[in-house]
Parts: sequence; C-alpha cells; structure tokens
Amino acid sequence: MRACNVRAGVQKAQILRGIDVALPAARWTSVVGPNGAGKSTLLKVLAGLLRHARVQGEVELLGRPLAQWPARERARQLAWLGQNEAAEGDLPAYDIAMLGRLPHRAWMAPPSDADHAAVQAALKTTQAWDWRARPLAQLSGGERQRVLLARALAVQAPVMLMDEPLANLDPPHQTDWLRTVRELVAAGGTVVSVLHEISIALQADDLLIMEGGLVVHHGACADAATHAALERVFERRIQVRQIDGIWMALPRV
Ligand SMILES: Nc1ncnc2c1ncn2[C@@H]1O[C@H](COP(=O)(O)OP(=O)(O)OP(=O)(O)O)[C@@H](O)[C@H]1O
Repeated sequence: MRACNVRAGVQKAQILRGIDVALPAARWTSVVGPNGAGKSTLLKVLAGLLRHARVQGEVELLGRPLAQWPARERARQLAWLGQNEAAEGDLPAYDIAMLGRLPHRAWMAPPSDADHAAVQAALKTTQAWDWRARPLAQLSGGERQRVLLARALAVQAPVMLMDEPLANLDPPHQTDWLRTVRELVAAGGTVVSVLHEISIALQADDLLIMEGGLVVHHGACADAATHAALERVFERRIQVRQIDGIWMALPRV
C-alpha cells in the first residue's frame, strides 16, 4: 500500500497534514503515537473508509489507486478490523465471521464449502470456534474481539489493516495474534496495525511513528533511530531496552 501527500480534515479540523508512506508487501508495519496523533484516521483513509470527509492525496492498493478498484474486488484484497466495533445484535459468532466472506460470494448465494472452510479456519486460529453458536452481544470483550479478528482473517485478503487489534485480549491471545500476523507476512501479506502496546508493536518489521497528524519517523523496529524517535514522541516516559533478544518498551518511572 502507498499513501501520497494524504491530507484529511473533519469539519474545520485538519487531522492528517501530508502523509507520504509506502507499506510494502511481506512486511508488518505497526503504527504508534500519542492519543490524537491521527493513527486511526490514517488507517481509515488507507481502507477508503473516509470518503465523505475532506481527504486529499492518493492512496494506492496493490499498485492501483484505491478509488479505481471496484468495491467487491477491493473488499477481497483488503481486510479491516476497526476499533470499538458495535457488538449489539443477535447474530451468532459464526455468522459474524461469515460476513468476512461476503466479497467472495455471489449475490444471495449460500456460502460455499470454501466459505465454510475459511470461517472454520479463522475461528480456530483465534480460538473462537467453541462459542461459534453464541450471539456476539453475549461474549466478553476479549471473546468478541477474537470473533471480529476471525471475520477479518476469513476474508483471506493480501492486505490487512487492524486498529487496536489487541483490545481486551489477554496475554496468551496477544501472543497468538503475534504468531498469526507473522504467518500472514511469511505468506506475502501486508499487515498494518495501530497499537498502543509498544512492546508488541516493536515485534513488527517496521514502525510508523505519528504525532500531530504527521509521520515523524518510519523505520525498522530494530534500528536505534527508531528507538530514539519512540522515546522522544512519548516524552521520554518510556525507554526501549533489549531483554532476552527482544526489544521492549519499559515505563521510565
Ligand atoms: N469526526 C471527528 N470530528 C472532529 N475531530 C475528529 C473526528 N475524528 C477524529 N477527530 C480528531 O482527530 C484527531 C486524530 O484522531 P484519531 O482517532 O485519528 O487519533 P489516534 O491517533 O487514533 O488516537 P488514539 O490513540 O486516541 O486512538 C483527534 O484529535 C480527534 O479528536
């Protein structure tokens, strides 16, 4: 994916103030930064979800301008996991995950064997298979998040955009998510995730650091320059340290 000189405003507020970024295939990029930096807004622009706001500049998906993709075709290439998605309604978890197959299905056609197989694999990957018959609204926050993650995985898209995917997930399921992302990237996928868990974000290939509607740093997670930018953007209230070969962000108290 690529964004060229992207600016976005809502009402009178300018939120993104000129973003140029290339997010290559077979890499996982984490987007981090303080509250209000514009991370979710950037992700929505990349997903083409802010069409009615004032958006300027160009977004490319797999080498083709986003606006030129027919909607269904684009929905097969780009999977989306949003922040705080609505949880009301009586749809069972299985049917929610099946929504991820809509771009693959003919109008009004029942799900194919391939659709059922994709949904089953996705629900098993996120360990949500056991409550597939339960309505989403009756699940706990973390259980619900795993169903929504399964819905995004069921799309089997080459590009995956996730806004705070670890919301409500306990540590074992955060680790599972990490493994899933690594598998997607190893298979050639592009993964972009907005994360507040900086130690997890540092496990990505690249870090995109935002502040005030701008990208203030884009570099490899292992680079000293990335660590310095990270400490600066968070007012030196975190410190990046290597522990057992893993980069971690620790609170500076
Ligand atoms: N619909 C809106 N109307 C007015 N301002 C908005 C709107 N949506 C977002 N903003 C403002 O744009 C800025 C960026 O918001 P955004 O949600 O992209 O930030 P973020 O980096 O994802 O923040 P957080 O870490 O808190 O989730 C914020 O100051 C926010 O208040």
